[in-house]
Amino acid sequence: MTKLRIVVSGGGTGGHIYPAMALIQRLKERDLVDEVLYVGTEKGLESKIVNNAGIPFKTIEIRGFKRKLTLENVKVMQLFLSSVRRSKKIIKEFRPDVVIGTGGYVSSAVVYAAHRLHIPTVIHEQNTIAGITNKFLGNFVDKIAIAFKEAQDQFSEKRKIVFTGNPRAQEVATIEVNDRLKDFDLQPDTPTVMIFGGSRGAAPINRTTIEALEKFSKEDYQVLFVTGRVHYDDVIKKIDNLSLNMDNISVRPYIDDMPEILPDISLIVGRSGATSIAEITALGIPAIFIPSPYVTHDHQTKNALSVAKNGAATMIPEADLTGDLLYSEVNKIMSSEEIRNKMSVASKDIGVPDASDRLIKVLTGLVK
Ligand SMILES: CC(=O)N[C@H]1[C@@H](OP(=O)(O)OP(=O)(O)OC[C@H]2O[C@@H](n3ccc(=O)[nH]c3=O)[C@H](O)[C@@H]2O)O[C@H](CO)[C@@H](O)[C@@H]1O
Repeated sequence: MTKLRIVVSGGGTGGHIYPAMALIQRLKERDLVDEVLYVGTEKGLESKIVNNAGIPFKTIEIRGFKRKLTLENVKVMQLFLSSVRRSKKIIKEFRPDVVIGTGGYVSSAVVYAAHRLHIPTVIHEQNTIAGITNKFLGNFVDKIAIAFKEAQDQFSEKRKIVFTGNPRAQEVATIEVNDRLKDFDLQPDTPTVMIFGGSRGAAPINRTTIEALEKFSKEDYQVLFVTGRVHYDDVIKKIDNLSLNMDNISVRPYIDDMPEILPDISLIVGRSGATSIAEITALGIPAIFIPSPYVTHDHQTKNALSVAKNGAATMIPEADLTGDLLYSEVNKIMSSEEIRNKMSVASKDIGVPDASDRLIKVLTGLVK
């Protein structure tokens, strides 16, 4: 197979960036890359993640449109047009065989510019409900890769759609279990619940977890509580005031190497971001989802329902969330290995552990 020159763009939150990184990693593992260039924004999370991984990174300046009609959108439109010009320049210099966007507004300019330059283009939509960027780009690109069957309804040109799953699924599925719990001051062989609110943390999940901590501290399972970087100091202060025995509880701001710790986790409690779901189902980890009500078209509820409908997860609407409910839902699953096993089988059933290879097939299929 010929080696690809590929431009990748996706940004804003981990949910758009990690799938792009997983795809790049798999292309490299299979020796299918001639050269790769990631285009993102300086301010987005991607600038840290991509630079840390040592992948060539170029930036454009762009902002998201406001949903309401405001004057600010005029400025956003100007920035979009100038970032399309800058993207065209970057693309002409790099001469990619194919360009892929994984969502977030930065990818709108990059993928649109590639389309205008007649370079094959692909978007990857992680969610059940497409983001505004991918809805726009769906009209121009050659292929639309989706990770939930439900996303088909979101695009008018059905012939472009290919179900691939989310590359992050393949990344996590290939990691061996390797006793990472010790690094979090937890016992390696004790069942462990991980609680986290997506890549940026979620204040309502943190608040109710703190409320439930006293009860968790008396259980024979462990809790790994990941707060999100911006919430960490505040959470630690509140927990210190409780003076609990924290032997079976570990609190961290963020996990940098999530794929390595996931195989050691018996239950996940968290948001139903699409990339988390791909990881969880690739490994068959039982989950309790608390969808974020603050996202476009309530897409996290739809994501969660898609997993919950076959018994792989349960769901707590954020409006119902209390410390007591959180504790009792976790306890129900953690006190029964049988329930966990059933959920695990149902979860694996919908996982797509070869998602990167499926997406690579789409990319290589477009290159002459
Ligand atoms: C608030 C918001 O707009 N959320 C959206 C965002 O989610 P967001 O980026 O929060 O969520 P996802 O669940 O999709 O992905 C989170 C990613 O961050 C990783 N992670 C998380 C915490 C941590 O400590 N360490 C770590 O590495 C997870 O393993 C996962 O790879 O993009 C997703 C698209 O994919 C959407 O479905 C979400 O609705």
